[in-house]
Amino acid sequence: MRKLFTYSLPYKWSAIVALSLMGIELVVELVQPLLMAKIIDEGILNEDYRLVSVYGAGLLGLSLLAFAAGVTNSFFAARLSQGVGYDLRKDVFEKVQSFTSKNFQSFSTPGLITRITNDVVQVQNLLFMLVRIALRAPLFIIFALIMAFTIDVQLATILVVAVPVFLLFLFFILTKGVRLFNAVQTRIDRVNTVIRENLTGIRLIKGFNRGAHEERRFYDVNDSLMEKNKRALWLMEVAMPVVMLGVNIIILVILWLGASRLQEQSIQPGEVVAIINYATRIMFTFSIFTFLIMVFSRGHASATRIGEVLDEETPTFLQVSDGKTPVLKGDVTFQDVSFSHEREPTLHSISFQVKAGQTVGILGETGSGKTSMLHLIPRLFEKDSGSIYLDDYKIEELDVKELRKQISLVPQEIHLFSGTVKENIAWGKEQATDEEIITAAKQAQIHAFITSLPDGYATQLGQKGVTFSGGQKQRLSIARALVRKPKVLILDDSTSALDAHTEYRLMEALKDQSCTVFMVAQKISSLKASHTIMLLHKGELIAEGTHEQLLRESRYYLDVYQSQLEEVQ
Ligand SMILES: Nc1ncnc2c1ncn2[C@@H]1O[C@H](COP(=O)(O)OP(=O)(O)OP(=O)(O)O)[C@@H](O)[C@H]1O
Repeated sequence: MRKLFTYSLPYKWSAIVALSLMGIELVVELVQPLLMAKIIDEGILNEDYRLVSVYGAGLLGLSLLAFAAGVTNSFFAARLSQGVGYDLRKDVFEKVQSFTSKNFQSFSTPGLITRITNDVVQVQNLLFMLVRIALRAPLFIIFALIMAFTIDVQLATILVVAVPVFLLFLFFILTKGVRLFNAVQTRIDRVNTVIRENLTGIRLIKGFNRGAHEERRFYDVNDSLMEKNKRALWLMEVAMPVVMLGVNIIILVILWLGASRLQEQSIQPGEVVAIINYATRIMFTFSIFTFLIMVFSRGHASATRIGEVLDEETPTFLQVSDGKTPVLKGDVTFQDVSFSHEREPTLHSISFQVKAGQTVGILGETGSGKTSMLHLIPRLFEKDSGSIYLDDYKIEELDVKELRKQISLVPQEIHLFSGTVKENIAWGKEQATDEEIITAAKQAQIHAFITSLPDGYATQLGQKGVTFSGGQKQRLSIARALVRKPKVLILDDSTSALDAHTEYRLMEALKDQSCTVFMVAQKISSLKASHTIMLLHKGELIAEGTHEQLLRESRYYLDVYQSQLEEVQ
């Protein structure tokens, strides 16, 4: 919540204007019962109708003033809340961009989406209500009690006794409400998770006939969300009638005591009306409080969830960029590099040296650490110990943005963006010329296919667009990587869907690129031509050499090779 104050500072003038206008509304609200009392006591009871019209005109003027102040207050309250909402969305989004895979383990993707969208809206509502009515409500109660005292101490005492009781009740509702609305937001996360998994895996679900199972999963989380929402709203809905019942009892007590005081002629009828007016308004303010509590509970829960993202610790190297920015040749050296994702070590003392322009094949069973090892080079993961050099620079000495600019990674899971084919390739290099895009597509062996499409490079992908096959997607993302003319290219099992002939032509084209290539593949036939092949086993580099060397020197490699030959035969 303290952060919210910091975020409001740039909009302090909107807040100040809104709060000043709220002050006008407050004063009008406090003066109105007094004027009414005067209309009754000095005007109606004395049959002085000129005075009635004077006070009446005053009352009307004040009401119009309050109306104008209210409308303008809403305008500035909206400026404040929308401005803070915009900044929060931007900062949470930017923060998520700096997340490493370790950070992502703390948050689910749908949870992050809920935080950037729904939670920010709840915080906006909270801020809007805060400068619109939330601050006015307690101020009104305090000043209305003072005004009531100036009119009649005895009747005002009833109010003074009633107010703390109401406050205690509302405090109880507030504490329960914050907890319940926190649970509601978590349930929204779960609904989003199930919907997202369902939509992304829809073909799998249909293929496995798991539609009914998925529906049950959705009903479960949906029921749970409804249950929590019902409990939270029930709490708020009970609070309102309880407050209203209390209001009516207080008014009856004031009327009863006021009537006997009127008989004793120790109070004027207009004064009783004014006190009842203050009582009604105070109690009405309490009923607004129950609504405000809902907004506050939700806003507080959401602000905490947003704070969790903003406070998440990210490595400083991703935020600071003051390292060296040389143009690299592409030599890659690992010296005793170890790495663990969590507590279990993933890579143990990996050492190797690769000269610029070489092609390195990487082979190893699933989970042996191939992806982890390659992600250390562009610092997508941070090694625990050892040193990694690019040319003669330790990777920590290089500006991380510059480092990544010179390394292209084609990950295992291909991701294309909605937009045209051309935009998808140019995504790798913002200022890429048409010629560069076509050259990259040719090298990635996808140019001929693209030109066979009716709209060629202008073909739309994604929603309502063309859907590419697995191999076409892989080649498109390789083109995206090549357009940057990287010094180091990492192909993480990204040629698995290519036929042998296309894969061969791709590797031939890469030779002209003069970049170091790390290529993970499951088939030895894909790696045979590499300058060197590294064999990973349970996080250790157990052998390294050319295909022929490994056939001679590594029993493990020979076994894998023979089993793959048998599969082909
Ligand atoms: N983000 C992560 N968080 C925690 N553990 C991870 C993460 N990514 C991988 N691991 C673990 O690290 C080990 C090595 O995984 P890695 O993905 O590097 O292997 P791989 O050889 O590339 O596997 P595959 O061939 O199946 O892609 C595995 O045991 C895996 O469970």
